[in-house]
Amino acid sequence: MALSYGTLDFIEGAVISAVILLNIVLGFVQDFRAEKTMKSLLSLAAPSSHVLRNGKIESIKAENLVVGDIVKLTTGIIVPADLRLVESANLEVDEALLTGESVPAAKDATTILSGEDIPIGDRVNMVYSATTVTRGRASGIVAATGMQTEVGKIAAHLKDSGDTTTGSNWFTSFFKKVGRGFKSVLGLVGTPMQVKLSKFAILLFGLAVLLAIIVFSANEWRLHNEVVLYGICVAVAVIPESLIAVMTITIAVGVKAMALGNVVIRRMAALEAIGGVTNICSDKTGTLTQGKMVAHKVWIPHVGMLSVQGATHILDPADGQLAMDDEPFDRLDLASQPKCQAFKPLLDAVALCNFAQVFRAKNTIDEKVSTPGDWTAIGDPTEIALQVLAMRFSRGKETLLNQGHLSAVVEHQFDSSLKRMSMAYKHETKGEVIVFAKGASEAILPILNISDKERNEIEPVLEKLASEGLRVLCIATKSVSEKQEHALSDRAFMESGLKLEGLVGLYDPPRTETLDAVKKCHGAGIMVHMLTGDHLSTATAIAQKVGILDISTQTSQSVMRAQDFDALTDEQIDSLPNLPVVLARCSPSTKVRMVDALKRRGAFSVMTGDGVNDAPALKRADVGIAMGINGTDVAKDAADMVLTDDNFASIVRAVEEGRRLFDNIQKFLMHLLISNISQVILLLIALAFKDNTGNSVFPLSPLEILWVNMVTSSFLALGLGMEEAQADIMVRPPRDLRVGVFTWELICDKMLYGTFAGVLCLVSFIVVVFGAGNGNLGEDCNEAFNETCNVVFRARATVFAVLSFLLLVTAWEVKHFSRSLFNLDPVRFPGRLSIFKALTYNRFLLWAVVAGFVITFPVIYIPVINTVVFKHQGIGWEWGVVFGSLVCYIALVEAWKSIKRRFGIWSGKGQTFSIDPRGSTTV
Ligand SMILES: Nc1ncnc2c1ncn2[C@@H]1O[C@H](COP(=O)(O)OP(=O)(O)OP(=O)(O)O)[C@@H](O)[C@H]1O
Ligand SMILES: [K+]
Repeated sequence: MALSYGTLDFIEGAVISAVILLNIVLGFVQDFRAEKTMKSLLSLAAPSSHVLRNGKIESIKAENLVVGDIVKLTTGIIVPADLRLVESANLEVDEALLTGESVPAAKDATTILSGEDIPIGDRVNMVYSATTVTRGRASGIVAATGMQTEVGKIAAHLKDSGDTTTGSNWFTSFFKKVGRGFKSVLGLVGTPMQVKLSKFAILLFGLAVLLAIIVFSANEWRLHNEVVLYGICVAVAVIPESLIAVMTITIAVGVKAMALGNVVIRRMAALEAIGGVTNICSDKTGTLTQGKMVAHKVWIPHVGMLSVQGATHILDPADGQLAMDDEPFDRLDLASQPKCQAFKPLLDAVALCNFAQVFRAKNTIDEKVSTPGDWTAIGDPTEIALQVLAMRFSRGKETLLNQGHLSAVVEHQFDSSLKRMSMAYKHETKGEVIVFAKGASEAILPILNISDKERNEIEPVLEKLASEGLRVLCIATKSVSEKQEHALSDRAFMESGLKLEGLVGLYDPPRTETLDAVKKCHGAGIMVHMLTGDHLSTATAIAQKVGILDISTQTSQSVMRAQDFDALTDEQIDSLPNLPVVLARCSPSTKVRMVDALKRRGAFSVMTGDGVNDAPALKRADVGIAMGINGTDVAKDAADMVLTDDNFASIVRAVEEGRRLFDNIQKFLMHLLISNISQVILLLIALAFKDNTGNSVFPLSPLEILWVNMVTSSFLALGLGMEEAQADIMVRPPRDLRVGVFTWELICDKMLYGTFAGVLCLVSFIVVVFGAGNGNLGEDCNEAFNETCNVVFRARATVFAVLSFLLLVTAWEVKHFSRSLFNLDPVRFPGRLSIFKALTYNRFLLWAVVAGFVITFPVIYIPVINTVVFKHQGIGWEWGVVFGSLVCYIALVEAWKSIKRRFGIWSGKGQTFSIDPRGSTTV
């Protein structure tokens, strides 16, 4: 500090510089570490690809691919490297990134290109890194990775041209860079809340300058060192030094906690939004349910109903008992029972029109001995269940294909808007081509070649199965002559004039956690909607099981078919009293309409998705969440968060974490602001205390101010950022995301508490100086100690202790904005001594408070340090004043909190918690 001179001033200057420097360095280090954690967490969400290595499919991150690897591609995947296709089926790739072509390009592995300068868009046997597969499947050999890929080359090119900008270009880019650097120093980049807080910090900076000017004016601009230093210290009191650092750290800790709870954040802004959502729109399969389907019922027209009971190992074809129309049934009998021959076409269809693989992995102990291991499966749960069904009768796909006379010729993939798929196989000896199709009833019934009478027979069976919560698939076949094979590439032709072979009812049990998670949402004022591709009755049955639908309050509009919803105009949707809770047979476009409808109602929504077509809805939603296991890369890329376990309960935990994070940001903000306001009040009013020479006598010395702001406060704020969730975090309505952190409650409380604290400090100063010390303000007591400064130095130590202690208890008081400090958390910590448990729970905060308390004594009592550096001295009876102020402060804060509770103001609403001896609480 250039302002300080002489030995004593040198010490003071050195200490001030050290404290400021330490704060800056700590802030930077923490900030840096937080950034690093965040980066490493983000990379968790990076896509991985399925690669064939050592005869096994392995999941490998794109950066670990090497030239020569064989990569499997399916719909929705972002191509991880440049690949030469070896095999493909109906492959279409969106190459807009490379070619600018907006229509997906068809690709084909079998095409051989000759010629050298073929443009990228025409290289149909290659796919390129970073493009997306919009349809079909394929596998390909890695031809180039990283910077060698076509996108890599473009990226390199862009980078080069960036460096070689010249002249005026260089000038503007320089300014842009400086501008960006400046913005990031000021914290004007980041999430909306970060930007808001940074702007707020800048505002306080302006205020600080203004206050410094006031201080100088009060001293009539006689600017000797001490006045300047005091001005600076008042400014330091106002500027929230630790705000940005604490904010970053708190967010990083939150992101980490969410990752542990299986939610990976991809866009930071979502972290703030998730805590305030009012509606969650969730997929059903795999999210609310386990996504582990079992074929429960099989119905064959004119034959009867086969049921599978008690299958616990759903992948094991030998598990469970079979019954035919309630008569036990032996699977081996299929061949011997003539009636059961009727099952064959259906079983063949489900086995062959299917991409799932169900197999028994080998446990290889050493190279010679291998024992059969656990059943495993790869593929879509629906298809896995169907494959297992066929395998129960030893008619799995592998077995059938190994017989040698069937070969796949045409396939039309499953499409979630069409809701059906079909595959054709050529029978080598019979010279015919058999078409197998399967899909939702609405998708198959219209393409069947049956009479109305037969249709009427099917309907009730369908309805019955669906109302049991089963997903019903219709299985149909037809055979055409070899001559017609080429015509099958026309999907409409292939999927027409089919014969119904039967219905299969698949059961997908709800996840055990779902019911509680849904209840929690309802308690927290969050509506849960189920948007499913399933049939209305299936969806309704499951929705009732998981508590999304309450039979007693259900209205005709709570359950809707997407078709009916889509038929409504926006105005009609807006005039519905409530949006539907269950949307059945939902297509991706319905999801978008739902998100928009919610937006128009002022709601903040979570939307989940997994498919390629879900991307628009995920982008539109306030928080788009993609499935980590079953989601496509495209969906993950569009999402704000990725669920690594696809579990609905994890979304609810993320909401809870989001709320906690927001609460904590409010808490440390509250603490910082209370500390600021109290100091401003104290320091400005105290300018009126003038000594004999007409100079203002400072109630706190510059170093005391720095100490309180940079040592005591910072750690408390950091501790508050790490607070545990409040007991009522999920029993109160969502906060309004439009308001943000600066709620009226926060503004009002900080004003009030800040005033209490400031006035109590002032009163303590007055009591010591004018009560006991006869108003003796001495001479030159701002500069250094002399005999006349006895009273002032004692008063300063008193004010210092009062301010420190008040800030320490404030840290505990703001643990909850309306609950009493003495009854913070009766749910987690019941009983009389609950306060101790509640206060020791957050270890960091506890130690911050204890350390803040203990360190006050050496600061006041260590000789030389106290008089020379801090400009105060040891006190005695004044401790009574300190204690009195503390009691007064707690009483005032508690009184205001109890007013909030009594009159239900802000967070006080519904806070008539009382401790119940049985441990339960009324909220
Ligand atoms: N592999 C498949 N082959 C044929 N039809 C299928 C297949 N998978 C699903 N279906 C049918 O399409 C309907 C919708 O499936 P879709 O995949 O769109 O829903 P989902 O995403 O699995 O379910 P949710 O939306 O509840 O998560 C299913 O109810 C089923 O009748
Ligand atoms: K401050």
